[in-house]
Amino acid sequence: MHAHSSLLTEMGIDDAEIGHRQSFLAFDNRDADLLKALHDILADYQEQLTDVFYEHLSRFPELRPLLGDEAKLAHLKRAQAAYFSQLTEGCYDRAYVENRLHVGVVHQRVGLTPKWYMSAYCKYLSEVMPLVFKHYADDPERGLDSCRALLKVIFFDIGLALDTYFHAEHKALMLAHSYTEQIVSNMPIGFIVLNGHGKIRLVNNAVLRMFNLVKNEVRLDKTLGQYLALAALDEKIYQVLKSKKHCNDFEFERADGDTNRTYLADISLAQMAGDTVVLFMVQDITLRKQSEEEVYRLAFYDSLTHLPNRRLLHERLLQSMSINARSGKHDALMFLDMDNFKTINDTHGHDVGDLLLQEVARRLTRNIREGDTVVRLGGDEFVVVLESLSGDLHEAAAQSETVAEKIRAELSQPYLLNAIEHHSSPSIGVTLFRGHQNSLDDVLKQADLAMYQAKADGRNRVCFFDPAMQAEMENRARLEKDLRASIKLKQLQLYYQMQVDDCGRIVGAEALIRWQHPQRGRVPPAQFIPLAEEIGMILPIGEWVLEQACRQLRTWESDPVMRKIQISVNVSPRQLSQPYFVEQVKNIIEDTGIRASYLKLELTESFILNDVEDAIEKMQALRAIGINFAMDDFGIGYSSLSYLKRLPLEQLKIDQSFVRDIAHDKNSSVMVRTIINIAGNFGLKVVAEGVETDAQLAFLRQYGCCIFQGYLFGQPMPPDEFETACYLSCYSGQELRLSTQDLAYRQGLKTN
Ligand SMILES: Nc1nc2c(ncn2[C@@H]2O[C@H](COP(=O)(O)O[C@H]3[C@@H](O)[C@H](n4cnc5c(=O)[nH]c(N)nc54)O[C@@H]3COP(=O)(O)O)[C@@H](O)[C@H]2O)c(=O)[nH]1
Repeated sequence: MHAHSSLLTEMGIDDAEIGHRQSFLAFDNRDADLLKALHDILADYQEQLTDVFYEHLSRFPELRPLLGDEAKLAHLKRAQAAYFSQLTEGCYDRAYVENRLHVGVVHQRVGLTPKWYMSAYCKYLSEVMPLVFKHYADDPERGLDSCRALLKVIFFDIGLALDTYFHAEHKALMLAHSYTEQIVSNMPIGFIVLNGHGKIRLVNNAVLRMFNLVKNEVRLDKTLGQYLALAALDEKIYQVLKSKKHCNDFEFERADGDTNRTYLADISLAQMAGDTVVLFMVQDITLRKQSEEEVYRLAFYDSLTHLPNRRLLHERLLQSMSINARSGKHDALMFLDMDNFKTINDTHGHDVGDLLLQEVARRLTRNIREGDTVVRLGGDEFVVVLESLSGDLHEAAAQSETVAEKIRAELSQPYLLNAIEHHSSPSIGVTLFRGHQNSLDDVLKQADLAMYQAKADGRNRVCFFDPAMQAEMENRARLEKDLRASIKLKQLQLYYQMQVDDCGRIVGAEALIRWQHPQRGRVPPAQFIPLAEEIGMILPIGEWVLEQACRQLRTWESDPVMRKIQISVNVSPRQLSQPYFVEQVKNIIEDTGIRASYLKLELTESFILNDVEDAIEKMQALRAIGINFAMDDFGIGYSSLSYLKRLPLEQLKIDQSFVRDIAHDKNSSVMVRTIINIAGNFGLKVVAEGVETDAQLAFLRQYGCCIFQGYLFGQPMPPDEFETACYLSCYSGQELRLSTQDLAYRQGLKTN
């Protein structure tokens, strides 16, 4: 009941309104009395009336489902009989009205429409009226008045029923409206409705937030462009209105304080109450744009220098190749590498190295024209692409050389990095290209090759690509491939070059690698060892050499002559700088079971200088198990007496370049004498390598050198030949000058 009271309130029906309605119908107490009188008369017919009424309803197929099964029909009939009965109860107060409204609400809910109401009342009247007239046959006046009273109450009911329907419909509409309004106002996307002239009719909250507008200030007589001070918006809206074409990708920007924000709009047309309206939906895509830009930046730019990266270079090169294919002009690609960049990283740390790279990027960018491109490939490698040079090859070469020289000079100026003055320079390789004559990779490779040439020519220079250079690099690539396969294919051999003492006795041997290739023949170590160093192959090769030498020592251990021989093995700087080097050597010694004191490792000064402390630590660890060390090529590096004192060395090796010139170059002879003196002062043995003549030998002997290595005694030779030489030396007891006959003699000893 309470719900219907609130319905009464909602519909504005109070006692006064009930009174009004009844007085409009001229319904008075006499009518109520007449109806009361009818109530008794009709009481006997109620059941019959209800049956007739439902029989009538059941003829309409659309109503049949509402009548339900027998039980439901019986319930409906009882309710209907009560309803009809109330019509003539004579009390039409607030309770009556509430009851009618309740019936109306139920009917509206089950889907009974007002037309059904009309027919129901009509049926009722057409059944009741004859009964009334029949009853008042002798008082037709009273019969007519009774019918009038019945009509009045029925119209009163109809009015209430219709109002219930209207109210429910209105409420539903209002609900839908507020629902839509709430959705529109609160949707996260900006929604604007404009009329056919582009004037604002509605904006939602998202729009207000998006453009910092205040709701009251949005006047409906302006266009969106006027509001947002963006004429382009009105132009676009006008275009859509004119073309009637939906636009779903209109992007525009608007300043918001110091930042520019980006928006994406969807503009479409709709018809509303016969008018064309513009539906303008808009989103702030600034963050999306920023993340897209960030993704693009990460993908195409280098994070340290903010220069384009390799990927973007590829795109730009493809573009410029297409452009210069049409224009006939040349472009140049420069490949730059900072000389000795590793040194700055090693000496001052990576942070300072990074500062250098950033400064290089700045200097490069300063020195090119708009339209040219500077790229950081990675590490200390940069690329510069110069576009639209002359169509004439020579002129283009001259133009690019000028720029390259300018860049070289600029990058060679001192750098101030964290208050550290640093000097560096670039090596620059340049190649010219036009159209698609060469592939992109070729162009890059050519410039790279030219850059390597610039390095090989002494660094800090500009070098142009030359096809001969390419041939050389291709050879190198093939050599690299073959070298990588050499261990597996058992193409490497270890030769031994004797070291003899003052009395001509063989006291040791230097193990020297030989590469016998089926097609290339004997490849000299000077050709492949530097390559192996560069490509890291020196690590497996070095390990192989150590293993071979140790196995050889093990074999010789059981031979009374050979067991006295100490083997020197060259160890490359890269090998020694591996953290696992000590472990590796120890393992090999353990596996082969050799006497460690018969293994001597020859190191070069450059290795020691790389990291003196690390070198000392490793050498001491190996010295502790008996391994000896010799300093190779002594005198040609940065020989420093201070570290010489700290290294656990056994021997210094005088470089063959000094020995070679000993007899006729004063500096060399002074150098040799100095090294011998230093060795004496430090308690080190000294060996002279590259001894080829008696004069050299005599000189060395004169100044106190007592171990020699060189062709004068013997070339590097395979193990069996070396064994022969050792036997000869041992049995003849003579100074060694091995000849082919000597070797044949040894061979004879073996066969006899
Ligand atoms: N890391 C490794 N380096 C190695 C290994 N084997 C060799 N090498 C290095 O390769 C360079 C060239 O070596 P090679 O062609 O074997 O030359 C050596 C001798 O044959 C040569 N020599 C010796 N005596 C004379 C002579 O009287 N005259 C003359 N012209 N040359 C002579 O000197 C080279 C030995 O030099 P060094 O090692 O400095 O004692 C060379 O740098 C080798 O070191 C290896 O296994 N690992």
